[in-house]
Amino acid sequence: MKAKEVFEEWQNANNLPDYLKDQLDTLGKDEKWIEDAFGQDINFGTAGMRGRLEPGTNRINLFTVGRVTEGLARLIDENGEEAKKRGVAISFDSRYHSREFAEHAACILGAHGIHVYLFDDLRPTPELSYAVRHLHTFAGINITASHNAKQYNGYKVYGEDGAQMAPENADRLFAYAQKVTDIFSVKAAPVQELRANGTLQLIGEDVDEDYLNELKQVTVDPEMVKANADKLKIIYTPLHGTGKMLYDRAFRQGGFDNVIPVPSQSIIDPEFPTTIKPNPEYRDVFKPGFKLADEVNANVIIATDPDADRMGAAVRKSDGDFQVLTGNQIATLMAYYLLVHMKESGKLTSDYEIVTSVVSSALPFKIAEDFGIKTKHVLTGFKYIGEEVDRMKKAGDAKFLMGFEESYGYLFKPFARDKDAMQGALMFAEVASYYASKGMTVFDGLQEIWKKYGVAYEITKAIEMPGIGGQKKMAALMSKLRDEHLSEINGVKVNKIQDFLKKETIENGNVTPLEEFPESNVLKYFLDDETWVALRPSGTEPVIKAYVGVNKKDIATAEKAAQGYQAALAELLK
Ligand SMILES: O=P(O)(O)OC[C@H]1O[C@H](O)[C@H](O)[C@@H](O)[C@@H]1O
Repeated sequence: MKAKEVFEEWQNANNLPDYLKDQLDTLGKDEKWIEDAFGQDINFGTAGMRGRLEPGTNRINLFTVGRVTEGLARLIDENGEEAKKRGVAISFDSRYHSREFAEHAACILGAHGIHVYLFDDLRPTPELSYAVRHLHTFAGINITASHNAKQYNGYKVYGEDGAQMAPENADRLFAYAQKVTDIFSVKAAPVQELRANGTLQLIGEDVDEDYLNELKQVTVDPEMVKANADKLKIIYTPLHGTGKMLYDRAFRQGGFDNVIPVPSQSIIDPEFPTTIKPNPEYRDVFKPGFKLADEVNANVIIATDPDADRMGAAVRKSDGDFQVLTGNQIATLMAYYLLVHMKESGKLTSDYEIVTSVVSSALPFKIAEDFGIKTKHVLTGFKYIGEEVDRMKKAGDAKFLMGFEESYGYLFKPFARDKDAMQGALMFAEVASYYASKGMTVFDGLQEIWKKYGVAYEITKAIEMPGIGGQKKMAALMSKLRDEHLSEINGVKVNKIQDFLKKETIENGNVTPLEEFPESNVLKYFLDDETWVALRPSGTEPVIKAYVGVNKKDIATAEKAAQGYQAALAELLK
């Protein structure tokens, strides 16, 4: 069906809430918008589906949420009575319509007789992941658009292992969802009925307590933390979101007594009024934190995104200014600290393993190799890190030390199987304690690591290519680059190319299979000066991502080189 016809169907639908009708009237004046919002069904990407809160089949609204939930319900039906009894855990974040979508999803599942555990209020993504495992549910749903701007919302689906649903089941779910022909008549049971017959069960403090209890395992050297508690003052911001629900208890029980929240950003607010995007990658979100840190003389600022799966940090340098760290730098500091601590305390064995994505920093692996432990690369998407944890458990071939992604995601204890900003915050606070105990700043610590292992410096750039037109452009660019087999980038020789879509490695003109990864639209180049470069369309935003990682002797050279590569990539992606 053409976009215009689908649009007309929506105009004629009789159960559209007023706010959607109003948006349809205003936005529908623009033909291009109609093409984009109704020209296709919203897709399942790296982390489920995400889109603007607007009417349309290619948007996030009550009806696209309804359709996908119906897809999940049919997938569960197919798995029989036991799966229905185990049911689904549902949580939501602080965004517009999050609670409404969560309740709607609960009622659709309920109409199929599927048991639902619905959080009574907003909760972090990793707590949902934990709840799925803890309650042995068949699946989980989280209504969130993570760190996207306020105009967005989204839908993450979890499998029974607590990781975001693996492609095979996600594809089945999506296929079922697409079989829903009338998006306006997906059946939802009334809440009262589901409460009365016990199908819908509210959860909250009960799961909080258990999850908080698990968080206690994250701190590896509680004595050191305790001994240095008075040397450390931490500013914390939940960026108007779910971190607010648990941070206080999590830090306190971990022995971090001096944690001061940023008041303006501790207000749960879907407008995210103190930010443009509530993303701890951006310096901008730390501004209120910088001010407070100066007032109370604090050296570390920790930020979690609205669904508390990403964690970012800024640290004071010896000149008094704050440095906002990248996800790669944070992970490097954590990996180094963990390895030093475990070695010193005699707990380190060579079967420990660190897992990261192919577009993350190479430095933690260099450190891991120096300490004689194992490393493993996976594709972007924390679910792949979750799969490795399972592999280690089943095969018994390694012990999980940590998983991380450059996109500010970290996991240490796999009671959650998604990136966990609460775990990240606790580990980073411990790293800060460790350096405080040595009379150093965290930034001094990073310099020390660079001195020992060389400076790894990474820059990720996201180049916006919105709409269906943007998708086509990204596809064309990737396929052109794929065919071209670039022999140099920015004047430096390419030694090796990994093509994760064609699943091949190209080296000195020889093509060999690249088998250990699932198919994915990623190209990675290894250059003669130890630089790596990767390109991939994002699975969560309408952008193409260009990653550069250089290895140099000092930071000034590294920064300059990385900028040079990014400029060359910008040319290639024009
Ligand atoms: O690069 P993208 O496809 O946009 O994904 C960026 C990130 O998105 C989500 O947060 C996923 O959970 C992460 O695993 C992923 O790294």
